[in-house]
Amino acid sequence: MTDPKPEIENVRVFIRVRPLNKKETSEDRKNVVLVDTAENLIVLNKDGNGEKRKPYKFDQIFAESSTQMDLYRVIAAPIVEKVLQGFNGTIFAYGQTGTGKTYTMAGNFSNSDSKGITPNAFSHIFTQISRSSEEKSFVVTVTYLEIYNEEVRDLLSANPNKKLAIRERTDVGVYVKDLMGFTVDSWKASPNY
Ligand SMILES: Nc1ncnc2c1ncn2[C@@H]1O[C@H](COP(=O)(O)OP(=O)(O)OP(=O)(O)O)[C@@H](O)[C@H]1O
Repeated sequence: MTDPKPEIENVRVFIRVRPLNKKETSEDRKNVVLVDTAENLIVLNKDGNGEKRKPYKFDQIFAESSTQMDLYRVIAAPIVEKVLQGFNGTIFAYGQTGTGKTYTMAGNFSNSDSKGITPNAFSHIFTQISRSSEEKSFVVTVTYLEIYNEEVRDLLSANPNKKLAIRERTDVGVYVKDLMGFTVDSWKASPNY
């Protein structure tokens, strides 16, 4: 007997194409990324040679017109729902400099249309906790670290310049020594999600 298909795959990979910025437009640069959102295919039209174009397929491609909330609903909301049920979840942004990782993950916290995955996840988590039955209890803890040039720093520490060590223990696995964790019980920004 085969296992039932999981509700969401364990690993999903998405592409977001960002619009050309003002500088790129003023330099008359052209978008070389062709997106087929129906088939979730992406093609780099670099050479302009149709025969050489190779399509790449992903779980979903977000075209440049997609909104922060379009991404949140598809990418993050199912993971946050699973986390609230007690599963682990990770959302990871990858791309070369200037491609929109910070915009997608953080965005602009003070503008509701530009809020990225992180502030929308905070709203989502605390909204769901406030609606849950009293028999359930939740503990929300936050840590915030930077890995840059293979050096780890704690961005919530009073001393964020201090380099931290990566350690491993059989009971907890890989961890960052002395990383600060704070328990939080609310999120003050207006909810978006
Ligand atoms: N989907 C988008 N819509 C509008 N503007 C965007 C979008 N994605 C990125 N931008 C803008 O493009 C610029 C570069 O984006 P961002 O800083 O998020 O890139 P990054 O991948 O985090 O770069 P780095 O690795 O250098 O930190 C920013 O000005 C950002 O506001």
